[in-house]
Amino acid sequence: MPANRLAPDIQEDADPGDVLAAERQHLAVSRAALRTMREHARSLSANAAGDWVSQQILQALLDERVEALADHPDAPLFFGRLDRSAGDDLPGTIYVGRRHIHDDRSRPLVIDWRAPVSRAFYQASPAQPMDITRRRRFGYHGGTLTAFEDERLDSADGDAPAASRILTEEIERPRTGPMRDIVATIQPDQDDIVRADLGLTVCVQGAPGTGKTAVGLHRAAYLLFTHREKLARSGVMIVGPNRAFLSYISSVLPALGEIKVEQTTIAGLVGEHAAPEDPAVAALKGDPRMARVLARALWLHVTKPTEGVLYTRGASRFRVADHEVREIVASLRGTTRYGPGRAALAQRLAHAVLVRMEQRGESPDDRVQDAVARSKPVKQVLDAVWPKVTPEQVLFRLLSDAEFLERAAKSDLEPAERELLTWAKPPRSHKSAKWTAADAALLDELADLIERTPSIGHVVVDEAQDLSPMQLRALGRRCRTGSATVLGDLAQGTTPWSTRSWQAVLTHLGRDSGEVTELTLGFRVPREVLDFAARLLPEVAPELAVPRSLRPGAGSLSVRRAAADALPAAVETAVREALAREGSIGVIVPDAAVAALSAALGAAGLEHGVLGPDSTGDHRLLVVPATLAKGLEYDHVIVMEPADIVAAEPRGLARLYVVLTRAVTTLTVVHAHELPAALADR
Ligand SMILES: Nc1ncnc2c1ncn2[C@@H]1O[C@H](COP(=O)(O)OP(=O)(O)OP(=O)(O)O)[C@@H](O)[C@H]1O
Repeated sequence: MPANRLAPDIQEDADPGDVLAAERQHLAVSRAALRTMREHARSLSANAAGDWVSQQILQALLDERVEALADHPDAPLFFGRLDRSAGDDLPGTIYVGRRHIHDDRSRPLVIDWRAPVSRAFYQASPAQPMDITRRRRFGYHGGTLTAFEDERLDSADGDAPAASRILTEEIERPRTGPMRDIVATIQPDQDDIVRADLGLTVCVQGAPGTGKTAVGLHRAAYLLFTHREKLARSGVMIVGPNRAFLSYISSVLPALGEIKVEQTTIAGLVGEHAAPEDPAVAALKGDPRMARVLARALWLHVTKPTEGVLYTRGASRFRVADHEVREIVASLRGTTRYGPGRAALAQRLAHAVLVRMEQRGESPDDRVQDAVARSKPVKQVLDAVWPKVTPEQVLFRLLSDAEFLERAAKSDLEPAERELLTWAKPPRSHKSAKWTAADAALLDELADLIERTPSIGHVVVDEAQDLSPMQLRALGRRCRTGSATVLGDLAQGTTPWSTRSWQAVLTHLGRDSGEVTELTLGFRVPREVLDFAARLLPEVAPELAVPRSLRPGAGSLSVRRAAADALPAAVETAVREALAREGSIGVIVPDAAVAALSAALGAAGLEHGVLGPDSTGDHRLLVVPATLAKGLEYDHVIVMEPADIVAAEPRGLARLYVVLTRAVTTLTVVHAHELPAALADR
């Protein structure tokens, strides 16, 4: 094989069977090379590192490398091939795959999909061939290469870009188990988002199933590849709506060779507090005005000094007058965070004492200054003027002391709002307080006002429309550099504080200049089902365009009415029909009906799991509470009693829109009560 041609020699006019055989051979060679790379990584010893700690670190890195080089039997090593005419020093033919694979002379057999040269696989078109003469896509069954499909881009013989069968089949492949990667079929507009610059805040509005989550995960993988060193230090984090969702997406990044990405929820980030709360109070606590109220509440703890410092050493007494202490405090107030401000005050008071010592001819050094800063007289002034406080103490005082709240709120909150915020029955102390999810964001804000929150290299936020301004601020301070990917759908907002505008989201994140991109083509939901669900849009998000689906899916929708007492039986029938077909089944029901329906299915001998906030949901048949369905998908979705789903919460129609858009192949709606008006007139 010549050096610039690391591909099998295939004649232009070869028989397709021979081409397939040659490509399979290249796959076998690549597999063997990957095994060798892995064995090599395994043979490396951490002993070369000098000390024990470095050895442990090196060993962990080597283990990671070995793990990243694992060959997943079901994931093809390459899915595309490009024949290039670029005339650069890269090979004329490249194979695009999940990771880089080289032979024993370091020549590339497969090139990582994230490498710049691979971009043409996703973006080249007859109009813009990007120096590609031919793009080949490969079809797989498990790990076996079964088909290929060529597209000429030099277009001498005028190939029209026909719909790719391999692409269609990949999109139509039934879903089982957790989400899988889409590297083989990323679309050009998705690829633009995946490869956007690290420094940008990219915000994506997308209808259900347009691939927002998939794009966010692939973007994380792309950034880690492209800015490996920088992000290895500063980290990448994915923030999703709940643990069930995280478990659903958990295998995508490892399949792409990225095993070091933290995946968490907003609660995982700001604190897992979850005491129940009136939605109106929660919404008010999520309001951005709370940021000003909290800042004032914290700084109200700094009071005007009434006494100076009297420091005694042996027979000598050194006095710093109260007016001087006042000047020092005034000069520090508002110029630093609260915690460093307190530390600085101690040092400045100590310095003032040292100046007195010098005036008396002494020459104290830094150690003396530190000792004075820690001394009792300085600490007494410190505790009186700039006391040490925790976020919990401040919030406790704010929510339990109406007079303090009034001082902190000034004109930011109306009297009625202050009343709403104040605890009717305050707990005895901050230690016994039962904090809510909304409180968690307030505590996080206070913690940052006290000590700076460390920032992360890149943050991907999914279902961002559901976050309150205060939660968005919590995220914004974790990506101060502005490197973030913000994903969501305004129509799927179900929290009391769900946003109506991406501009507002960006502002709360602290980014006024982020880009908002829209994904409009649905890959999940069949057209018939999406059109049905979209009838709710004029009510839930009239400003949004009606989503389009790539998938026709004729016969995918069935709406069935049953008598109230026959409802479980009707669900059972739908379940049995779905079980006769291929793929996963989600029975999405009002939260209050989960236990009863699960019991009914059990009594009917239908083995199933029940999705919980922390469960992995690895049964083929799952009962899913409506409030946990967000972000998930099932081949066959059975929705029970939409009217009850709508009635269960203030933004119930948006919840129903989420629920109706989870289906990949079929949606069966089973109801006894009237359907919401928009769905009823068919
Ligand atoms: N380019 C693609 N090729 C193949 N499948 C794709 C592509 N883009 C998205 N998909 C698939 O479409 C489905 C929906 O994707 P995803 O969950 O990322 O959408 P979403 O926009 O986050 O949806 P939702 O808003 O409903 O949560 C997934 O199964 C995903 O793998």
